[in-house]
Amino acid sequence: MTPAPVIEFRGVGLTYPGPPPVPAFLPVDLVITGGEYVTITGPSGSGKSTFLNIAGLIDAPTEGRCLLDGMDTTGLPDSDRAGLRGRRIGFVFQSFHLLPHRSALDNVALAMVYSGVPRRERAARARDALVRVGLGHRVDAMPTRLSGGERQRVAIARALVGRPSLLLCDEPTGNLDTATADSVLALLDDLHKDGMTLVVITHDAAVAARGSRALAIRDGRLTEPRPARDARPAPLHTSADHRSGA
Ligand SMILES: Nc1ncnc2c1ncn2[C@@H]1O[C@H](COP(=O)(O)OP(=O)(O)OP(=O)(O)O)[C@@H](O)[C@H]1O
Repeated sequence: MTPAPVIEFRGVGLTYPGPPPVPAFLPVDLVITGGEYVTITGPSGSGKSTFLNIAGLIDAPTEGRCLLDGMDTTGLPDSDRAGLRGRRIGFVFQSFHLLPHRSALDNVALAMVYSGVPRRERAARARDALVRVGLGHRVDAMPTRLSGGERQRVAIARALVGRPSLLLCDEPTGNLDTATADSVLALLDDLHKDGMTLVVITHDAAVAARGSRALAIRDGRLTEPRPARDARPAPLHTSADHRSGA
């Protein structure tokens, strides 16, 4: 059975209103199917965060339609978008964003407060998620007593505990030394092998090389470089292309 699309952009673009207006993400068609491990690279200011905010249902695009798990999110009220985001998308950030005075277990369990998981199940699920990321022995540790790599693992456990269909990672190894970064990337590899859909934003070519599909973004234009023999970036179909019949 062909995996179903998790993210589907149909002519999705975003222009910040300004003034002056900033066309931060140019209209594009894109399908990311279940189980893909997509990396996105691009220089500062190229539109990576804008992409992440659209895909993560944080910002609504100013044009096009954005589907998550086949559901059209266009025009949904903010509360519905937040609900979908909470249930279906896990986020991992460069700077971990853990609560410093709560244990690893609490940090993960608190992610379920608004997701409808009964209170009595939260601790067990948080523990399972921490075991999954190799931190079963550190569940009671405070983030200040954890290494950078361990903190990022807690953050990944927190992102996974709601059983999302998509993990969106923004520079997940940006604050880690090379050896620690490698162990976090190995964890992402494992999640990919288990079937998780991953989108990883990075400026690091070595990180980008880990994915199964590499996209690039420059000046708001998302492209999919061709396989090695022809390194020229190929544009993804944009709604403008459709309009011109290209
Ligand atoms: N709220 C906003 N209003 C207007 N312009 C914005 C806004 N947010 C971002 N931009 C502009 O949109 C463009 C894309 O920004 P974005 O933050 O997506 O880039 P990025 O690739 O994530 O950059 P970095 O790697 O530095 O975080 C940039 O030109 C930026 O200045």
